[in-house]
Amino acid sequence: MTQLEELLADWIPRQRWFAGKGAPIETVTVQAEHPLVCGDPGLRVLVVEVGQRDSVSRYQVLLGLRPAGTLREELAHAAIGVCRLGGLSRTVYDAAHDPELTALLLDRLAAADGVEADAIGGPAPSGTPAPVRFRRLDGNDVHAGQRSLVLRGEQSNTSLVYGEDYVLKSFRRLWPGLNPDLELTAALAGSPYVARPYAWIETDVSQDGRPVPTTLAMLQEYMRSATDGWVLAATSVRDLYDAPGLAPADAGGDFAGEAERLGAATAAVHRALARELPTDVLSSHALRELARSMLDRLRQATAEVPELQPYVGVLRSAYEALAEVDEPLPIQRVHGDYHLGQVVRTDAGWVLLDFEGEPAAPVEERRRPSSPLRDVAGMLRSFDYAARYQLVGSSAAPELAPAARAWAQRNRDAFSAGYAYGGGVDPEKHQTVLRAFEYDKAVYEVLYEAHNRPSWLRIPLDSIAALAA
Ligand SMILES: Nc1ncnc2c1ncn2[C@@H]1O[C@H](COP(=O)(O)OP(=O)(O)O)[C@@H](O)[C@H]1O
Ligand SMILES: O=P(O)(O)O[C@H]1O[C@H](CO)[C@@H](O[C@H]2O[C@H](CO)[C@@H](O)[C@H](O)[C@H]2O)[C@H](O)[C@H]1O
Repeated sequence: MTQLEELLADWIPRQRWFAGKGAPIETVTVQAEHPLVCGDPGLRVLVVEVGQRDSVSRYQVLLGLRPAGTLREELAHAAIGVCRLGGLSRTVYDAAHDPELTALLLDRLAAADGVEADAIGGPAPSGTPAPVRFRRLDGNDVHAGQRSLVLRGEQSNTSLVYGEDYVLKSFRRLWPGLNPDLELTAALAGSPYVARPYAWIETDVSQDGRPVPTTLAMLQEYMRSATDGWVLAATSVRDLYDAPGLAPADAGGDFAGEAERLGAATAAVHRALARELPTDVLSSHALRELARSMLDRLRQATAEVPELQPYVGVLRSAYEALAEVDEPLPIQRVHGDYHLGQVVRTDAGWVLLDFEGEPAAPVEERRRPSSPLRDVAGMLRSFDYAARYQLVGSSAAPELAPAARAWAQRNRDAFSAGYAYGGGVDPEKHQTVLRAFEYDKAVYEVLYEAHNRPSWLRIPLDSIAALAA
């Protein structure tokens, strides 16, 4: 490994967005290095391959460079290290945190020629395509010259907010090809339930020796009046816990009205996705395959988290019941990783974000049509999370557990009612399918928490225990 690769091997596993936390890093290779600014400070886009056990994954790093020892104090937290590059000793750092450098990304997007939406996912422009291409959707002017701030919070990617207008979401884990977040956001452009897409950045990533145009980042409208759905739900739960003995409807801060509106917004987005993108019906063979993939996930999770063992029988029966469903199961493009942190409430209503699907799954899998009930199940799980997470490690957990259950039930019911009322299928009438998706999501969460937030592992484990009771 080069000196830079050694530094990256030490830095990458400490990043929130690193998806391979379950196993040590064995190799780090800079697969591509594209200079965007040559000078001081310098800016490069790196595509970095990380080898772990028998898997290799790719990540994007926006690398800032300054002469060694000149990194300003406020950027110290972004430092990756000091190494020799081009014969000079340089401090290299995560340029996402340096507004002097990130301003250039917005400027380049603003200056790009407008293209039609069908250029998204299409081949690179003819001629000699630039290694990093800045592309703007026609009719969407972008105002340059704004400084960015990194959005804080639990993120699988890194989002920069420019002024009060735009969010540039820089995808960290790269899968060759079109990122589903850009694809679906663009397909839904004009919907009141998504943030308007403006532009994107792409590069060619080599796959089997072929260059594949690959999304690096997406620029979309910043919903400035937005409050995160998770934060709103958590506040409602807190209000309930502060009002011992009261029912969720009477405690103040009741969330059920919002949950119902969220259900209706979700149904509207599903209907729009079904209009804009291909739909199908799952064959009985494909249904069995789906059940088998759930079982595979369960096996993997049980091997890593043996506490799942007592529930394997119940979970397996739910997947077997799914495999036996004998009614046609309509499928279409869906969100794929739907939860309260993926929706924001603006003064006009709910807006859905982050159509990337499960961050750790291969992109072909994430782009595959699925049942919209999968998203419904994801959000139902999220109500359970919101109700339970404040009890983790709390001595008041035993007294508050009934209130947690009541809050989750009330909001799950309201969401499902809103979903049916908003034109989606009635979740109540598809319990076998819904239950299998919900179990599968909970098993996914067991793995997710084991790798990312071990102190929250009890949340999905307790939910599985309750579901299986
Ligand atoms: N366009 C936007 N407007 C307002 N807030 C946003 C926007 N995009 C993202 N956010 C905020 O950032 C958080 C993380 O964004 P998300 O797209 O889900 O990133 P990730 O894929 O990294 O998890 C969201 O929960 C939301 O609070
Ligand atoms: O938002 P991401 O695309 O990064 O999704 C991943 O991280 C989520 C946590 O940030 C995780 O969601 C789980 O925790 C949420 C609370 O933090 C909860 O609302 C969700 O229901 C629960 O699944 C998500 O699963 C993961 O893919």
